[in-house]
This record gives sequence, C-alpha cells and structure tokens, in this order.
Amino acid sequence: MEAFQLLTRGGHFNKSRFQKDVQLFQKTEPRRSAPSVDVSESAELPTELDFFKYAEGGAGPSSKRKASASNEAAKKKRRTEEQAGTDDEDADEEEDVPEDPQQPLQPKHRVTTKGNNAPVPIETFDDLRERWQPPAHLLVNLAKNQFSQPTAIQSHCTSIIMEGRDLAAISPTGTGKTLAYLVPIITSLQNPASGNEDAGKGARAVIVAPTRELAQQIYNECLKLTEGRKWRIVLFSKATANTLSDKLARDKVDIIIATPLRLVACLQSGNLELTNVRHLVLDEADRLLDTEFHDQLEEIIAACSHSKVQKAVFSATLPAGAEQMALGMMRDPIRIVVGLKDTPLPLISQSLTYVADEQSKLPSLLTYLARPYNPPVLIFTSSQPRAASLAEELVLNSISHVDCLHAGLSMKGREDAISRMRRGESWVMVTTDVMARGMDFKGVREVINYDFPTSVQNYIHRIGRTGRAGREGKAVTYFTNEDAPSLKPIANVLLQSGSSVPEWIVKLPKPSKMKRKQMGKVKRGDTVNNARKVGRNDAVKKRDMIVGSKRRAAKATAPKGDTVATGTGDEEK
Ligand SMILES: Nc1ncnc2c1ncn2[C@@H]1O[C@H](COP(=O)(O)OP(=O)(O)OP(=O)(O)O)[C@@H](O)[C@H]1O
Repeated sequence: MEAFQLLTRGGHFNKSRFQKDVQLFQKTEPRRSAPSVDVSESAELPTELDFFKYAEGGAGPSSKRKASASNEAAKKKRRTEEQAGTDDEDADEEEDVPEDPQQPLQPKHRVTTKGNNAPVPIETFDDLRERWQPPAHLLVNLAKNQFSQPTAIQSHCTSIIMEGRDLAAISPTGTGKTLAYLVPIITSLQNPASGNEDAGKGARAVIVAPTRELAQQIYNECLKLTEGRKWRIVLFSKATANTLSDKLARDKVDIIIATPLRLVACLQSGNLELTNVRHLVLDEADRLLDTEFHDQLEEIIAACSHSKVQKAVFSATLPAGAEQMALGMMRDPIRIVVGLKDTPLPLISQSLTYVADEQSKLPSLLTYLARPYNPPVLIFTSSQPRAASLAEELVLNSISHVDCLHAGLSMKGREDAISRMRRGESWVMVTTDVMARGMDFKGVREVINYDFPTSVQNYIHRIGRTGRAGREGKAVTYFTNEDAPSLKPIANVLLQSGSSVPEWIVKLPKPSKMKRKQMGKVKRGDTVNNARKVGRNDAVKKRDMIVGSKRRAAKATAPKGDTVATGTGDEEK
C-alpha cells in the first residue's frame, strides 16, 4: 500500500534528514563537450582554462578589480587619444608634421596626415562642386543614393586625388573608402585639365581588388555614381577579355575594375594596354601586396606607364612592410590615417568565447543560434570544406535559412549566394575569408569567427563586415586551447577599440616571433563534426565490404578460366 501511494501520489522526502545522500545526487554530470565561456564578460580565469600555464597571476576578486581597471584604462586611453589626436604607433612619424589648422574638425574620427603640402580637404560635396566642377550627374547620383556628406576619408582623399597626388589611405572598415576614390576619379576623368583630353585612347583608370565579389561590388558602386551618363566601365571577366581583343572597343573604355589574375592574363595575351591609365587604385592594398599577388601586381604597375599616372592604395589595415612597399612605388605621396591604425571602430562590440576544443565549437554555435540573434549572421571558417561542412551541420540541426559561400563554388553559385544575402534571404551565411575583405552587406549585425582568425589584419577585416556606415555590430570569436598562443594580439585589438578583455588574457606574455608566424596555422579537419565523419567512414567500409563479397561470389560461380573484373569500389561506382 505504501509503495502504491508513493508511485501514484508521490511521497515526502526529508532532505535535511538524508542530506549526505542528497549531496551525492547534486554532483554535476560530466558534459559530453566542454561548455563555451564568454570570457569578455568574466575577468576571472575560468578553472577550465588552467592549461594556460603561462597566464601569470591569480584570478581572485582583486584581480577582477584590476581587470576592469585595466580595461577602463584602455578605454580611457583610447578616448584620450581620439580627443588629443595622438597615435602611439605613429607618434614618431608625425613629429615633424604640424597640425594643419585649415583642416576641418572630423566629428567622429581624428585624421592624421603625413606628406608635403597636403591639400585642404572638402567639407561637403558642395565644396567639390565649387573647387573642381564635377559632372552634374555625379552630384545628382550622390544625393539620390543618400550620400549627403562626405565621410572623413572621403573629405581628405577627394582633394588629395583631385590635386594629382599619390596616396596611401588607411581608414577603418565600413567608412566609405570606395567612394573616397570613385568620386574624385569620376570628377577628374571628366575634367579637361586632368584627363579628359586622353578619352578614347584606352582605359584611364584601373581599380584592382583581390576577389571577384569585391570587384563586382566596386563595379556596382561605380554604376550608381555614373548613372545617366555614358561611361564605359568594364568589370573584367573572361567574356569582357574577349570583347576587349577588339582595339576599337577597348579604346573606348574609361574605367577597368578587375582582379589581378584576370588583368594580367589579358595583358599577357596582348589584348590590353594600360599606357593611357591616369589612376591606378589598389583596393585592399595589403592583401594585393601579399606574396600571392606580388608578381601580378608588379606587372600591372609596370604596364601603367603614363608619365602622369597617379597611384593610390586603400585599406583598413596596412602593416609596415606593405606600407613601405606601397609608398616605395609612389612619387611624393601623402599618407592618411583615419582613427587609430589597425583598430576597428568601437561601434563593433567584440567578445572572445572559450570553446576548449574543435569538437565543442558546433554545440556552442548551436546553443548560440538557439537563442535570439540578429540575422543575418556571418560565420567565418578557415577552409572551403569546413564552410560546406558547417553549413550542412546547421541545416541538419534545423537552423533556418542557412547559406554557404566559398571560392570552391561555381561563379553562378557564388553570385547567387551574394544575391540571396543582399535580398535578406540568408539568415546564417557560412563562409571563408573570400568574404572577409571589402564586402558590404549593410544589414550584417553579427559576425562569428568559428575558426580563429589567421592574423590581426584578418580579424579586423572579418569583424568589419558588421558595424558599417555608422551602424552598430557584434563580433564573437571562438578560441580553443590550440589557438591560445595567438590570443594575445587579438585581445590587444579588443582593448584598443574599447571592448573588454579579462585580466588573465591581458597578462599573457607577448607571443614570440615564431609563435606569431604560426598564427592561423592550426590544422583543422575538413569536417566540423567528427561523429559524422565516423558515420561516413563506416559507410565507406560497408560499401567496400559489399563490393568485396560480390567479387568473391562472382569468382566462386565463374567457370574456371574466366577472368573476373577486379578493382576498387570507386571504379565500380
Ligand atoms: N558619404 C556617405 N554617406 C553615407 N553612407 C556612405 C557614404 N559613403 C559610403 N557610404 C556607405 O558606407 C558603406 C561602407 O562603404 P565602403 O564599402 O566603401 O567601406 P570601406 O571603408 O571600403 O570598407 P572595407 O574596409 O570593409 O572595404 C557602404 O554601404 C556605403 O554605401
């Protein structure tokens, strides 16, 4: 009877009487995968992270206070620098450059200029009209696209390019660098004093970008600004390269927008001359000046042989080596930096999330996506197979509107994915670094670095896909035990741009040169879910067994002397 009562109506269990037994049951279950820890919120070193033996100092309550103090100090330092216009990294270089009293105050970002006789920047697009008489349709198109005021980089670059000066421009992601060169180029090509007389003798401006997607985006911006007027703007592809084999057709071209490979292929085939080029722009210059593109860039630069060719490089990041290379190919250049070099805008709230190991990333991401988030989210992985694998996993886990874009897709596949993203049909876009630079999707509110970035620059460009054109954004970066040696430089970027970092990360020693070189070289599998890989391996084994047993059966029944086909399962498929 007592047992029946217990089973049907339940019984009272005296917890205080059986306290010891209760404690036994209160022990937490071991977890299948390590939990993720958003370390930006917590100043203490989580116990799971004790493997960072080199994290100096304890993580008691006092260190918590210190952590917030150091974060606060970093924020304060940044505020002071922004107000006073000092830049640690650039301080030495700037010493002999007096502040130009004629420069208008930039409302949001300080601007540092280096070089002889930097021209006075424009304050409004009306200034552009008064000083250089741009084509009327350009001003109409600016207004039509709600570009009412130039951004800081546009104010400065417009007058620098209009005055015929070579230029290295560094400005944070999403601050309008594309228009900073397109507006003055369109103005100057229309202007009799600066290039109009050479019209009809071949391309007068060449804009080079590292990816096809970015070249396409620049082309679209160019079309917006030139609408209503017959400009011949060419986005280089195999098809246009064929059209340009006709000299009459190519002489009419005004502006070429291309990736280095396509351009060089056309130059080498003898179907293109760049001798009439007045403006050569390298967008994402540090990427273009990388070893991968180096030879092609040299060829393009050599082909732009006009005595008055003006060179300009643009990027949100320009490491010292790339900057030296860029300035080395210029005449009396002006270097301009908006904000702090290699620092994202504080509009992007950044955080680091500890995920222990590769296998814990997927559960962490699924937990993240199970909570309310702001679509579209851009998720960066380190390789094409990983991007495809992660997208597949998300779909299998019922995440809605998942999309994938990487360079391994067909051209049509890539274009379609970009269009879906622009139409707002993709809520979760899984991608690779092909999307890390330059791509402008205004609506991207969150970026997740599923795989740790390969360098500080890579980090800045990836997270710069959000927080564009004055909007706020959020960036989350997963890190595993293996990423530990690369954590410090990224944490410094967070601090520099006003996001908080716990004390134990701040205290990590600066990685050695060798460790820095190894950044981004962590080996990761092609699939993001090993369990599924095991499933696949089993399937392959099963298939091979069936093939083997069929072969044996065929051999047994075959009349003596007949040969039986042998081979691997793949061949039989
Ligand atoms: N003057 C302006 N007024 C308002 N919006 C602008 C202005 N100039 C550019 N924008 C918008 O700002 C966004 C970012 O511009 P853009 O892509 O040129 O940035 P970027 O600095 O080149 O970024 P990245 O470093 O990522 O390449 C775009 O959506 C663009 O339309």
